[in-house]
Amino acid sequence: MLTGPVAPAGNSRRLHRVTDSSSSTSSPRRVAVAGASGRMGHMLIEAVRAAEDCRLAGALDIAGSPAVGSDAAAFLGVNSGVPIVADPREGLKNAQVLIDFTRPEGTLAHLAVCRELGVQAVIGTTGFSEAQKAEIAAAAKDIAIVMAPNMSVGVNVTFKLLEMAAKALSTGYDIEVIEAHHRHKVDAPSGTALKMGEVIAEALGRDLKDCAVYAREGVTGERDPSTIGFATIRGGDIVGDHTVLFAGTGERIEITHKSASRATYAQGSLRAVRFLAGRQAGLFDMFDVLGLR
Ligand SMILES: NC(=O)C1=CN([C@@H]2O[C@H](COP(=O)(O)OP(=O)(O)OC[C@H]3O[C@@H](n4cnc5c(N)ncnc54)[C@H](OP(=O)(O)O)[C@@H]3O)[C@@H](O)[C@H]2O)C=CC1
Ligand SMILES: O=C(O)C1=N[C@H](C(=O)O)C[C@H](O)C1
Repeated sequence: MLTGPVAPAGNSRRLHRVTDSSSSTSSPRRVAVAGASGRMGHMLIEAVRAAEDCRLAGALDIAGSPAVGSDAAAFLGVNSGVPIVADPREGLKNAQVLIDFTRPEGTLAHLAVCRELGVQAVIGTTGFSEAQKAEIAAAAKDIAIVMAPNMSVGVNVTFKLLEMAAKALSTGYDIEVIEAHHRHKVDAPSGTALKMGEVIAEALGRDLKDCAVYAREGVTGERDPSTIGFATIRGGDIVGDHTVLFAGTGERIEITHKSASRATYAQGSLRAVRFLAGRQAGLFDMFDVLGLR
């Protein structure tokens, strides 16, 4: 949910003032990556290094991580000259924008320093509480932020398909969101599944908080037709699968997205980095970046 205090409606979200001449399109954007030794951190470092219009300018990892002190591109067998550091001020001092795929508490700690230093942020982390989302919205009063639970183009187009399907199937169809991820994922349901639920609930004029069912066990009684159910699967190396089932009488519609590689999230993050160039403040999401709003 990106509609916090700074994101009330329409164009008021889009604060386009250009204040940083170093963010012109001609010089590469200086990008720092948090969670540098994580699954997404590696993907992002590789993608930033491969992009002609970006330059790796910092790498962060949590204090105590064995990666701290090593070169950010060592996993590629390359010496990038960018060390992984634990101190956010050190890691962000040369950066114009931070890409953060870590954990909610890490992202918020990094964001406080971004705000202090005027560094923009692309946030892919999921699992934020409502209070934590409000903190991000507050930071967006001072810096420009793109935050999305899924940076892939396909998933964001899927959100649009779901909006249309939910409106067309608003009565007589039971709605269930089913997601599957790798065994290492720590939050459930996935941020993407929750966003799918929010998109559908909004299209139906409902509030997900009032109609979500996250677990069923024992004698549950019959299904309440106004609910949106969630089912979570965790196993192996599944990158990320999401299906929304609209189950009617005599037919079922399933809208599915499957990720086969994390590269799609990294490429989406770079699109967000480019989108942010020249923006002073505001909270944006991938609909803004991809022109899907
Ligand atoms: N928006 C999107 O498109 C996507 C979002 N995600 C989300 O990104 C996040 C990261 O996913 P993934 O890369 O698979 O996870 P990993 O666990 O592989 O990586 C997380 C990284 O963050 C570090 N970290 C953990 N806690 C903190 C902290 N408190 N402060 C700073 N750094 C910390 C980890 O260090 P250590 O290993 O030492 O703990 C690790 O380097 C998750 O929330 C996931 O849901 C993932 C893919 C796509
Ligand atoms: O943790 C992951 O891996 C993923 N997390 C995101 C989420 O929670 O939706 C996006 C993607 O599904 C992969």
